[in-house]
Amino acid sequence: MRLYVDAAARAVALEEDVADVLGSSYREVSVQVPLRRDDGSLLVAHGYRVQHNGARGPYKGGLRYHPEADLDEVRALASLMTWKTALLDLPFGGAKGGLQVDPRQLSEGELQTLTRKFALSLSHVLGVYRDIPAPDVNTNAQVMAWFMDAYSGRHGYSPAAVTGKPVDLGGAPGREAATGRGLVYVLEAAARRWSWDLAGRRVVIQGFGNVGSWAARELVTLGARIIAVSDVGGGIFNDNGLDVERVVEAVAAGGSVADADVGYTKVSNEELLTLDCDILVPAALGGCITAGNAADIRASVVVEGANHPVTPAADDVLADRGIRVLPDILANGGGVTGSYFEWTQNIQQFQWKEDRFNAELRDRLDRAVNEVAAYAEEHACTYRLAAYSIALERVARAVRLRGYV
Ligand SMILES: NC(=O)C1=CN([C@@H]2O[C@H](COP(=O)(O)OP(=O)(O)OC[C@H]3O[C@@H](n4cnc5c(N)ncnc54)[C@H](O)[C@@H]3O)[C@@H](O)[C@H]2O)C=CC1
Ligand SMILES: O=C(O)CCC(=O)C(=O)O
Repeated sequence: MRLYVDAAARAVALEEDVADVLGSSYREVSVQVPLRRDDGSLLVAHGYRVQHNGARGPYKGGLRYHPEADLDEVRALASLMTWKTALLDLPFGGAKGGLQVDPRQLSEGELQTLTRKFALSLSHVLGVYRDIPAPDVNTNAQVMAWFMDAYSGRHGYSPAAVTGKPVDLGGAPGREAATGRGLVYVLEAAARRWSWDLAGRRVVIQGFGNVGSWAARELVTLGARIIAVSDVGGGIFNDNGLDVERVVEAVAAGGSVADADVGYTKVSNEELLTLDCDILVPAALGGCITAGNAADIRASVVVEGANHPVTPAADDVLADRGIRVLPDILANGGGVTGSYFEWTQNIQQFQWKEDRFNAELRDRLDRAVNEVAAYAEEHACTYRLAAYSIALERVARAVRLRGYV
């Protein structure tokens, strides 16, 4: 994804010395996390925390548990967080963590032990004003609670050291839904600028975890029709619209969306991406829209719930075809914005009610959309180039002011 940054660096005429600093990570930590499994066997998981740039504030970014979470992926995602926090004008830098494991193969006890060991192996580079993890793929509020508890055992009670926690432990009411709900706030703000009505729009969502499921629920409230969703187990399609709450229930019961057996047509993840629809929301993993399938995408708007779902080659194809893309650093920025609210409230030991949280979230995301849209109009460029350019200029200013170069 370096290509997106390079294009923005050219667009804003980024000075070479700053580009040199931003072209690599500040710190990359690689740890070994051995786990004695319930059956007596030994699992040796490898974990990473990459801190890309902290010029604008403490490092911030999620923790992903996935068998393919390697250093290259975590490094790219850490840099994405630097641009995302800058675009949203949050006082954070960018980081990401990954643990190379499939949590679905672990018992709850194993998951807790592994999480605690991972937290302790990274704790020397983390902290309320140093680096604050949050949930990402295959991690959730419970994992954050164990992580925070392990960290606190070593450093003293530190709820602000981790965000996305359960509400009972200082989590912000609204944070769990914030990425998916925020994605819809971003879409609404963009749609207003395009004089585009969302009611009745046909929506396809890949990934029905935290981001995809909350985006679906929020879109339904606007009168949009969710015609297909998928997860790692496959997808379901119904042109008249899915009953989203039923799908949510099927998944909450431990199944796949493909198990929501109410007469819907089964579709593969590949087929799902090219279904005829108005809005496509990739909300699973990166790299699903490539040069190989971009010409077949039939949506008129792609909203990037996932990080890096569209490869640069595919992005060019979508732009040439006039398909609008709301880029990840804008579209899924509701999550880290919600984390910012949680962090500030933990530091001050108070809590907003969820309606206040949502109103502030909408306000910040509206502002970011309007900045990106205005920049794109002024420079006749894509929203992605506009978003990266704004972010890059902000980070570059901070790098100079901090005296990094
Ligand atoms: N959770 C958050 O606050 C944020 C998440 N994101 C990004 O959103 C995306 C989704 O994250 P979450 O919803 O948190 O994760 P999650 O773990 O809650 O859900 C992931 C979903 O994707 C599905 N999935 C996994 N592999 C798949 C595949 N190969 N094909 C189709 N579906 C697949 C899973 O079955 C699940 O439904 C990721 O790219 C993540 O980095 C971005 C910003 C914040
Ligand atoms: O909430 C956060 O701090 C980070 C969320 C995240 O990892 C992301 O936006 O990709």
